[in-house]
Amino acid sequence: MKSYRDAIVCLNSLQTPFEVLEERRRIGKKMDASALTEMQSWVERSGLKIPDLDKLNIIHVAGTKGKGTTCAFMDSILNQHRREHSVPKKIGLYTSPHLISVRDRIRINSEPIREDLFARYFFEVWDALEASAAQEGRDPRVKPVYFRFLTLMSWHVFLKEGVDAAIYEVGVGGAWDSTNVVEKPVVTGITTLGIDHVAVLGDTLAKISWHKAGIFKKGVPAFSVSQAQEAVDVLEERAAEIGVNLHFIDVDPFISKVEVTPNAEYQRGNISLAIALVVEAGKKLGLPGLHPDKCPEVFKDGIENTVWRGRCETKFDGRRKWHLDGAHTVDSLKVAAQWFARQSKEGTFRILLFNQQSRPEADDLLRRLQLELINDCGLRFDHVIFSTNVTRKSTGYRIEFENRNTSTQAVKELAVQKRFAEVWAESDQMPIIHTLPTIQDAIELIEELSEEQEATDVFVTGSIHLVGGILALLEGAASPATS
Ligand SMILES: Nc1ncnc2c1ncn2[C@@H]1O[C@H](COP(=O)(O)OP(=O)(O)OP(=O)(O)O)[C@@H](O)[C@H]1O
Ligand SMILES: [Mg+2]
Ligand SMILES: [Mg+2]
Repeated sequence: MKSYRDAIVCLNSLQTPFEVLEERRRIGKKMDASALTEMQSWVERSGLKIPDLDKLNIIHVAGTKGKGTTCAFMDSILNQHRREHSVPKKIGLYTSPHLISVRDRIRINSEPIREDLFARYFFEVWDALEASAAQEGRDPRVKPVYFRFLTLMSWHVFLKEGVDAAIYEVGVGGAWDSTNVVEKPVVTGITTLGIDHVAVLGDTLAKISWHKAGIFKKGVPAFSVSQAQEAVDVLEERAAEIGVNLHFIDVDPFISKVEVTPNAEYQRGNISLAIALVVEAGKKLGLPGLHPDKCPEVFKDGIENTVWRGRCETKFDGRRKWHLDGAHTVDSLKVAAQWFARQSKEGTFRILLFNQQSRPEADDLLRRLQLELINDCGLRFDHVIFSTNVTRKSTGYRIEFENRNTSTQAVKELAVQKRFAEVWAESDQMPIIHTLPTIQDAIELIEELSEEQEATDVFVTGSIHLVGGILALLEGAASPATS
């Protein structure tokens, strides 16, 4: 029997190496429709038919920010309904990226799938693809890349486990994302749109919105939050082209009856969208009573008990308060900075830990974060640390954190971190700045620096991988075998 660890080793081999990504960036290769046709063939080669996916009653969500959060709210509401009314029986949740374990990405009834199940389904799909390659005379080593493989596997898991409602977060974009091979979702949703992934999606809000609206399906209702006019125009145009009833929703009046965490406007948008999508999905699932007016307690408990870790998460370790948010776009870093500023009291010893290893615009993101924290929020930091996302000093990456998309050379030389140190010092010479090779080094330094301090606030942001690494080490997350 192959183990979960074996599965992760094989899965990691499907990551696109840094050199290949570099070459694509160099020649300016964008995503195109062939990504979707390719994914359709993988579905068939794995032994499924595309219309099989319709049995999952998929709620499909695209957007620049808030996808995972909105999906988590829906998952929590649906599971609350399941606990109280026994329907839907099984709820699938597919999100990305993962915070601590790859299994976080594929959940049933809110629980990440077990290691043994993961290994079993992983190799079922893996072997089916190899068998089909042998049959068709293709090279069996050619497989779908990391994210596509996991998407494919999620469908196998959910179909075999008898999931009757599934929530799907898009990976990148929408139109040509691997999750978009689904033909008949029950409803689609677009969260807040902004500028991100410009290399693959384009550099204007209009171009980006075009991709996101690619998840619209003829006759399937769509919902979105209020958006910039440029985005609204494109979404409306695409909705008309595809034949979709698109609704831009306001903050749901029900929100006034629930505690919103964090108490910020964007979160009210995420929750309102989650409510609209769940209500619409409920109609298709034969659950017309699934409405905040009819079962307010289901919605209130569902919303208030939602756990979406690594986003505006606070953790006290007995001595210091860790404020963790994996934001890595201009808008979300602003949101994260404002959240931290609300949390951190005057006179507290403050440490910032930041990394952003892969984005070309990382320096600019750091500048914008600094501006927000120092100028707009008026905060001062005693120490600023830039570390890589490598987990441990001796053993390197924890196996589920292995990342082949970034330059090993740059990581070894701390090239990005040294640049960040310069960027920060350009306009703020107050703090002591450190550059460190691993997350373990960062934690040890933070512990040492704050040992004598009465109250310490540590703000960790810029990368979900950094936040996940911190949480895994602080919590001694169980790892497969010796990772
Ligand atoms: N509607 C929003 N507008 C702006 N920022 C948001 C919004 N929702 C969440 N955020 C911020 O963005 C961060 C990421 O949130 P979330 O995981 O929901 O986004 P995502 O769309 O799944 O992102 P990713 O591209 O990482 O998958 C959160 O930590 C939060 O600070
Ligand atoms: Mg993203
Ligand atoms: Mg996400």
